[in-house]
Amino acid sequence: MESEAIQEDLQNLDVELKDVQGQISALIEHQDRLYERKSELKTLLKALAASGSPVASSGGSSAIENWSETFEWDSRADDVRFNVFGISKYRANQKEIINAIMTGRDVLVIMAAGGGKSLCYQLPAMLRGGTTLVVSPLLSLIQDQVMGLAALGISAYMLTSTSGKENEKFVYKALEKGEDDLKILYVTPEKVSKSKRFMSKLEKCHNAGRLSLISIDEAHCCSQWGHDFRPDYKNLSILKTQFPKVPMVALTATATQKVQNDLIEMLHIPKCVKFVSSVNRPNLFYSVREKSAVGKLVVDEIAEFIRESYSNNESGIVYCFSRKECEQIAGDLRERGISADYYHADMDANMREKVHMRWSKNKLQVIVGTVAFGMGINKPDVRFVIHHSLSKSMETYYQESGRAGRDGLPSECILFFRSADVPRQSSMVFYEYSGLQNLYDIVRYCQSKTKCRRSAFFRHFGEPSQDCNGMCDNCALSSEVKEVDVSDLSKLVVSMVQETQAKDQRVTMLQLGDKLRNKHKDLKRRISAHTIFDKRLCNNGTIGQPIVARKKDNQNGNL
Ligand SMILES: Nc1ncnc2c1ncn2[C@@H]1O[C@H](COP(=O)(O)OP(=O)(O)OP(=O)(O)O)[C@@H](O)[C@H]1O
Repeated sequence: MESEAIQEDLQNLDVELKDVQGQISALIEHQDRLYERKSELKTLLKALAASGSPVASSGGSSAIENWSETFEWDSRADDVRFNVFGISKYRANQKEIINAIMTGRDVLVIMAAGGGKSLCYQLPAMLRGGTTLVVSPLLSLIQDQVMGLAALGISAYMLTSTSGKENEKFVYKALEKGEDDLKILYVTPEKVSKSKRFMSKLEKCHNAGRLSLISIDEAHCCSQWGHDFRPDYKNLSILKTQFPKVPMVALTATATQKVQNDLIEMLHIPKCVKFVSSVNRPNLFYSVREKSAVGKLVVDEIAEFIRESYSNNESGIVYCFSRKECEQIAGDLRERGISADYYHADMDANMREKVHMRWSKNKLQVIVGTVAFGMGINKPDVRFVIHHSLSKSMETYYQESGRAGRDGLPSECILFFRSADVPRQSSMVFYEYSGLQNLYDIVRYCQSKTKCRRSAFFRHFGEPSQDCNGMCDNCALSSEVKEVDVSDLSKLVVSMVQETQAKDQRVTMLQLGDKLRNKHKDLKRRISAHTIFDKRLCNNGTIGQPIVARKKDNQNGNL
């Protein structure tokens, strides 16, 4: 055989081997997904078998137990609700959750932001006597809660890394001796996992029959599948192991089925009653805007939106990808007459606190933050949340945008999307569990020009769809979508990528675009026929999106 022919054979074999390798990777990925699903179903089956009843879902308790019926503590509960908390009537699921806790059951609560989760454990804490332990992830959250409860005349304390000696002494004595009134004690998860002294005092409190309830706030932090995993939350299983008879309530605003299963397993509460409220936030208007490649134009658009829609200093948040971007955009907004300041993890705690306080007291209209501006934001009247860049997942976006409108009044969530932002995020999430899969979910959300934005959340959280009532851009504005066949162009791109790979070269999206244009003159002719495609290919490096023309250009929808 001639050497040329051998070379050719070798090359062909290489191509075939690469193809086989591709198929193997795809199969392994598929196998992983099947294993994952299998373990999800097994956990669910275990939980069902253990509770002996179907798991309660949207709006209620299990089929057998009726948590809405009359209980002996009803009138006492009504009295405390009204006279201590000043709340005239329960919101959806609150009464049922309180009843389940009062009967001594472990409970898992999934209730949207602003739904009223705190009352669900604070009211039983008042009714049950003894001390309720609350584990909460953030100092600021704990401080807010303790201050709020103190204002209501409830004896609430906290033990955190910042607690003074006197406070610590009081709490330990109250736990050990039970002489002083200690109704609700807030701690960070580190206290449980790292302080032997604290755990020994808690044990004494329990042995004296005074530990009446354990509440795990922001419980999604237990799960690596959740969006805010905290390693110390993993060790909270010790609470159920040491105090198996004390009821535990775990609360979170969001948890997919996978996260719920994980929580139940990690906190050792297989027989818990589950209350899952809808993720729907009917007062939020969701929209996605095309983000210009010119940074200045994006800020112009944001500033104009704020000026026109919220001229009375109504509060808002602008989320950015990086710290540098936060500082830049806060400055740009100020230049355009908007009262804005930045917030990110690189600032010292005092500075962050100052900015947060100014914003909370309406002395600053807009906080421009990274994801560090997250849990612990309790401001109820945030009227708009703007994402200058896309979030890393649907769950993160739901949480971040959900900081708008906790008071139930109409509010807006706008995401500025351009394909060029995707690679920035993908390099960040690459090593996270299902990181890329999660990212592509939100990219699909952004790219959709016709599907209801709200229904994307329902799908993501495995909930039946509900009416959007025109509260998203795709439902409110009729779009005319023109489908364009880009198969030939796609094939061209794939062959270019394969060629690059075969030669073991590295190219950026932008270089690939240039290469394509140079190599295939014909492509240019087609590209110029599709200007939008051209713009995306050149500026953003992504290909093949449908070209869309809006009939009506009212980006603010009907709010
Ligand atoms: N039944 C009720 N009626 C009126 N207001 C209520 C009721 N229950 C709770 N609230 C109020 O709703 C607001 C939000 O409650 P809470 O802070 O408990 O929400 P949450 O579910 O913990 O939200 P997040 O997940 O965002 O922290 C609070 O101001 C609270 O006082």
